[in-house]
Amino acid sequence: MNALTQRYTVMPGGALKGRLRVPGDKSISHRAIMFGALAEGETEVEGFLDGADCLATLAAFRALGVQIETLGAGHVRVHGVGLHGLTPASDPIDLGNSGTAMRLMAGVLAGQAFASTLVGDASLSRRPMRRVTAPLAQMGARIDATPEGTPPLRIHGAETLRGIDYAMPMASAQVKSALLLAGLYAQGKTCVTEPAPTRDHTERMLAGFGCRVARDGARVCLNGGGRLSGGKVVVPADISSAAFFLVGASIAPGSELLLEHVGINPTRTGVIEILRRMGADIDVFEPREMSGEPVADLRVRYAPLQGIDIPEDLVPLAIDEFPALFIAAACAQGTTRLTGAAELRVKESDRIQAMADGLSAIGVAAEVQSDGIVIQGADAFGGGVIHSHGDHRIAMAFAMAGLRAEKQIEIVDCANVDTSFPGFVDKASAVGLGIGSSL
Ligand SMILES: O=C(O)C1=C[C@@H](OP(=O)(O)O)[C@@H](O)[C@H](O)C1
Ligand SMILES: C=C(OP(=O)(O)O)C(=O)O
Repeated sequence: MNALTQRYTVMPGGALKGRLRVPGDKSISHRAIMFGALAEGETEVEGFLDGADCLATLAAFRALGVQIETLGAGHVRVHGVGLHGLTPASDPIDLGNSGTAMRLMAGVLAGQAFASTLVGDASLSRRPMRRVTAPLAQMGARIDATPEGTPPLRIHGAETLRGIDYAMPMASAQVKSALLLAGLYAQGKTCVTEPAPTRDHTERMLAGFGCRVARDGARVCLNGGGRLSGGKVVVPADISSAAFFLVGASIAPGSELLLEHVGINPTRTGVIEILRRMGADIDVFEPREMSGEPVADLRVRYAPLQGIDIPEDLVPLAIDEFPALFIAAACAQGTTRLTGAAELRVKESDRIQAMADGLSAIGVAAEVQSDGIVIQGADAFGGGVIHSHGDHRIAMAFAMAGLRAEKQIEIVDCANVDTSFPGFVDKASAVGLGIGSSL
């Protein structure tokens, strides 16, 4: 399939109704493969995200000598090789579009006795890697990148790593996780302090695999030289994928949707908090815990939204949900202001610019700022052609805008939706979105 030509056509209007289980959490699925591979014994993963990003991680570990069986949709069994059982890959490891895969694997591979090369697609090849290579170098790793600090990464391996006590300059779960993974191979203690809370799936899953991770406020530490033991991981539905439907149902009059089995880890629920502050009607039912992660069913009904100033402390807790939230802001009464979100500029696309361009294309006023955006809610807006810049979340966000548009919205360059949400068009159509895809 030609990635650039896959396009969505979204009919104006409609409402979202019924119930829906979105695919498995992408962050947790990556980690289940990685930790399962590095553990002793078998790890069975249910609810695994069969999307391109996590399949790249799965293929990477196969290339590193790990046997991974695919047992059915969302169901894999990883035969762990232990922390020291990986073998060199014969070719460069291609991590496709996935920042998480590249940054976490850099941490794992820095601790190996052999060299590895990590490559990615055009988008990943533009993303900053110094945020992991610099602290890994402080631990003793040798990693080469381009002069701009972007992939490919050549990880020399065969170094003795030592634990460091690192204060992260940005709130990044990927950096924290890369350093903790390298810390498993380091002499002594590795500690990471985060400037604001970020998703803690690594800490939770390491604990589930028997590795003691100590948290003291914003600082999380582990000791090198331990071992991981495999087990079962049940992956919840991804709140970042559910977010499109939380927004879609909130903006489309007549909507009522039940989103099943969604991960509601408090380091991920910023989207619910922000939407509720805007006036959204979201209820959380049957909270429960699965594999160390909180899970619940979410019911969302249409409600008129108001623009707000988004509190900066909620930014890392909703970092991937801003494309969807900007569509909510476009449909809200009044102005929504986001600040403290410069990280959005270094995702799969520059999400501030890409969203502002798309919003202006459909007639919504958006003012770009260095670390955020100001969006004027519109009573009505038209349709138009949107460029997703190959960014899955931009594509899905504008698909939801169709629910309130007065004309058809065309979105080009949508193939990467498959990185996080395979089956998006079918699932969205089944609950009432007038969406079709073509090449
Ligand atoms: O650790 C993770 O699984 C992720 C962390 C976040 O990235 P940063 O660490 O760059 O904020 C997020 O945007 C990404 O989608 C997944
Ligand atoms: C930023 C994202 O992913 P990654 O960094 O893994 O490419 C995302 O899925 O929104």
